[in-house]
Amino acid sequence: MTADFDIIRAAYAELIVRDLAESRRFYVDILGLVVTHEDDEAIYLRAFEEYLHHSLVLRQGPVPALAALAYRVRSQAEVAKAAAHFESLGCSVEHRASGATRGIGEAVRVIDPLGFPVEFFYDADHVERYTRRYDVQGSGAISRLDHFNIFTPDVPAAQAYYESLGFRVSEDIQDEAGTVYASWLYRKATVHDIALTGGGGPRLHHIAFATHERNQIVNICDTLGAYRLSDRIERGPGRHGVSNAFYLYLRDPDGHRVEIYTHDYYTGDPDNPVVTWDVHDNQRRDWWGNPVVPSWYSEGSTVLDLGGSPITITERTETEESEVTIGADGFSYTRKGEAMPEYKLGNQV
Ligand SMILES: O=S(=O)(O)c1ccc(O)c(O)c1
Ligand SMILES: [Fe+2]
Repeated sequence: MTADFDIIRAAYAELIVRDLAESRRFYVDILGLVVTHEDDEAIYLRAFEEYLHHSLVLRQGPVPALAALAYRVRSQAEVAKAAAHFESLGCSVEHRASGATRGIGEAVRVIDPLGFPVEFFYDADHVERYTRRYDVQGSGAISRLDHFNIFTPDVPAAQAYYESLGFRVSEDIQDEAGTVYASWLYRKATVHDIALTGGGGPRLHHIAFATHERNQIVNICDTLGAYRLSDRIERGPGRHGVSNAFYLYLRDPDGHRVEIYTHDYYTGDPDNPVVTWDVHDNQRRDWWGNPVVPSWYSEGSTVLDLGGSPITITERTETEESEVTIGADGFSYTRKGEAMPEYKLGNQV
């Protein structure tokens, strides 16, 4: 059933972290996110171009996990429509009073058909927008939250669910038999607000923030080196094939994956063409052909149900991308038909 409420964009994530102070050092001291509010239980963070109260909540807890992915809808009236939609699907639905999450008005939080805790809201406190606060922006200034990426076992089914919410596909990765390994879908006019990564789920793969320039991403790497925290860098910097974005993947103190991303492309016209990549194309995930580290394919964050308990993971039944793109047996190519050289093979374990 197609939804009758209008989702605008990916808006905020709530992550459970074990040590607020250590997480604050990573997200504030190193990544430079702005603290809107902090107390003993949680820190509310925003990036420099954001004027809503937060785009990331770090909440103290015993086990690292995703507590919520939140989408902003176009009006407060849409929140009630969202609640009715998920109730009609038989999903768990929690009506949240204004202020249940600091800075957010009346909202609805559901366990969606893919097993994820997802919130829909409109009313939110406005706070100072730091767009021109060059007096406090560091060399790695982050502009805004851009997207979520989730592990889910059945990508076509998850894609159909998100299309029923009005999302459109921008790019995907398939093989010659039509198996879909990953898919990118959007509401705002960029490559994605949500990406679906085939794998055991529900698990969070990553949240992503955008910068304006590539050098800001390189500066974040230099800063991590200066703090002797280069092991926070999991993958990149590099240039994606899918999305064409310049990227960097970090792992926070609890292992949550955070992507810093810039310069994807506009998708706002009704006839925006879908780009489909061959899973054996070694430039699909890194345009320069650099291998994807194994942990990027396998590790993700547990998600919580509305009562705060971890949700059971369902394993993927179709082939895993990391299995079909091992270069050693010629399953990958830079130029179709030519065997891969020995030195740029993916997933060497
Ligand atoms: O690695 S991919 O080029 O497929 C890719 C593209 C866009 C993303 O946001 C991402 O996380 C991964
Ligand atoms: Fe991403």
